Amino acid sequence: MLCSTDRAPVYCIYALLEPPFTLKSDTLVQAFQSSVPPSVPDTPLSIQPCGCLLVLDKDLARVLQCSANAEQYLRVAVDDLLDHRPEHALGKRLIGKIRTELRAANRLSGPLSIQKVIDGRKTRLQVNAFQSGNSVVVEIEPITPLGNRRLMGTVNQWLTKLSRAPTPDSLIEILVAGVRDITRFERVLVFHFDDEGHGVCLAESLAKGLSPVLGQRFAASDYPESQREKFAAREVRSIPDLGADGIPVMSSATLSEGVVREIDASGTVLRAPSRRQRNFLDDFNARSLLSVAIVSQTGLWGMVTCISATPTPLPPTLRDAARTLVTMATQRLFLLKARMESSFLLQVQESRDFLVEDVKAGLSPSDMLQKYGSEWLALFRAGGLACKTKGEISEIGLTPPLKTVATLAERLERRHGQGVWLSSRLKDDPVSDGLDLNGCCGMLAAPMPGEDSAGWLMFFRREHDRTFYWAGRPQADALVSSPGDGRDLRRTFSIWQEEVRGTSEHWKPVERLAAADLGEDLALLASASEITRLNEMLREEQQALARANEKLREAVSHDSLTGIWNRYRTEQELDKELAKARRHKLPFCVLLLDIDHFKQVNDTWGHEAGDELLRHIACDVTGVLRQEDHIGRWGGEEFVVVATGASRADGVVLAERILAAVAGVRITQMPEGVTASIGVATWRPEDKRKELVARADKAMYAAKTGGRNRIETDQGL
Ligand SMILES: Nc1nc2c(ncn2[C@@H]2O[C@H](COP(=O)(O)OP(=O)(O)OP(=O)(O)O)[C@@H](O)[C@H]2O)c(=O)[nH]1
Repeated sequence: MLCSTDRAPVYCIYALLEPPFTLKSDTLVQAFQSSVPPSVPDTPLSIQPCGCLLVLDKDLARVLQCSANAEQYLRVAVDDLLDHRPEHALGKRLIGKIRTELRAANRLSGPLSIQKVIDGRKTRLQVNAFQSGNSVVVEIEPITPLGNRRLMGTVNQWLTKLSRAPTPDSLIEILVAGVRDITRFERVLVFHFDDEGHGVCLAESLAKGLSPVLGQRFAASDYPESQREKFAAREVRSIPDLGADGIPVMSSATLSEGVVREIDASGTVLRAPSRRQRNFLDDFNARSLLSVAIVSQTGLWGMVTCISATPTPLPPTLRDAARTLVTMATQRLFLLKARMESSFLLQVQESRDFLVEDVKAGLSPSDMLQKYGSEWLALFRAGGLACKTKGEISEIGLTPPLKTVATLAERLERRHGQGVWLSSRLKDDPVSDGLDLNGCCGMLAAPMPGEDSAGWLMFFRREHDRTFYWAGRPQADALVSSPGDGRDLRRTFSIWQEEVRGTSEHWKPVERLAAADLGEDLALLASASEITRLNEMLREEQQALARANEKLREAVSHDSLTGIWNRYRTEQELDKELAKARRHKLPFCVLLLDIDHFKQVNDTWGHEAGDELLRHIACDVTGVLRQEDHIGRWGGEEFVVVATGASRADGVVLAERILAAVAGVRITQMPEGVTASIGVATWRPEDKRKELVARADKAMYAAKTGGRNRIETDQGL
């Protein structure tokens, strides 16, 4: 992780930077800012004494301005340079080359060189040129010999190391070491700007005895976007010796009338530091600086900044070598980061692959959260995760209360519609108005598109740690330079606290992509599980319906007290039996059984005992019937038995078995048993149900009147 270097509170910057880095104010920030000059050039323009500068007209036909030290390098007096053709100082060939290159681009593709005899010694000069408005600026610097330093070999060694760096962290560690080895600055740092422009020192190489500033942060307000853009465009700023006197740049008008013509010198490497920059570096107690921008496709990612408390001569070859390292490291850095992103996506993809299996298994999004939640939290570097589907909310880790999650989902649905929504300052967004966020500062919400309403998969992040490093130290305010001390008004640390408090770590574009995919997968899962749930419900309803039908059937044909056939069903059976008997000439009997003195049972032992007795009699009489015979409750304490294929004699035998069964029935409430009277009617071919039952009834009454507990038949009736 690139931003894993947070260590000590930022106020330590002051404490740690003892001499030679004695800070007078919030100057670390300002010192780095100093590498970007103000947009309005200081007048009169002056350059650092490590080279000379010419300003030509756009056709390269006339020298409009030159630095006062031009003669020292070009061996031509300033008077003979100004308003003359430049060829006699720079040579026809060189001017021709510059002209050709500047026709195609604003700036030379790389430095050119010429040779001059300076102080009796042949000296090579490096020439850079670029267009600035209506003129062309030419910078000339001596290429000082490096003695016995073997620069190419050293650069190659560092390039090889950079090319082998396995991670962004190790890469920038190598970079600071390499740049320091080449430039010999006392301290080399890599700063990175986050999405909001806040900076953090990610790597540092420093001379023995110096205190580190690794992990320290500074506020975006100290490095405004406009300045970052400019720096990204210019890339390199070099100030080998802050204390060196500036060399004025003059024109013939300056010489004769003292008029200074302004040119935009912001692109020159040689330009002298502005007063403001001097103040900044002075604050830092630094005498020299080199900054090289690390530029990504989207702008300034960070910078490599070298500082020393002593003048650090930096011949153009060394400056270019440092720049080469930074360029190479920049390429590799973004390659490694791209690799990390694709490996992140791969891990999310793997997790998604498992989901397919789980869809088949019918797991719900909430099951999924339980199963994969922690893995997803780690992948997305989030503290909590909630999943809101149509019917339910599930959550894992640190999330706002479920009620808040539900409201957030509703508001996102209404206001935001489809697509991923994210914020690292959730409390400042209207979507969270009046809600209890439970300390969650960042939210990445991916829709889970469904048929009628979308669900939401929401990752939550708590406050970014950096707040704790920088903020919460009110005394830090005292260290900030106060307005009116001759410098620009700086933001105070308390304002910085405001800016970071309640902010979570930013969501990366790749996390946004992955969350969108995950949301879609979970939506699929939610609908699959919804289908499973509906099917399940349907199956349960079908079963309930079947059970209800069964009950209804029972209710229609069975007696609710005894569970045997009711009168309606018994009549149906009788009709069937009559039809069968008519067709096959098969006789059968109907036995009508009435319990004797049943009223007394109720009266003596209670109605419930009467019910109990009826249930037992029905059960025990059923027990003495053949398989093909049936018993039904005719009403009250009357039962009808249909005895298939039975003659009168068979019917009587059966009736006796039944009487014995009735007599044997005992229930707990009643010490003694009961008797019954049975009338037996035998089928006759002309019989309809009514006649047959009527005869059985008459026979039963005959049994009653004959003394009860007996059997009578319909013979003779
Ligand atoms: N506990 C109970 N009693 C019932 C039920 N159906 C009818 N009875 C009672 O059965 C009694 C029948 O009485 P009666 O018709 O006078 O005849 P009995 O007392 O059995 O006398 P005999 O039939 O003449 O021997 C009535 O008191 C009814 O209330 C029932 O489902 N449960």
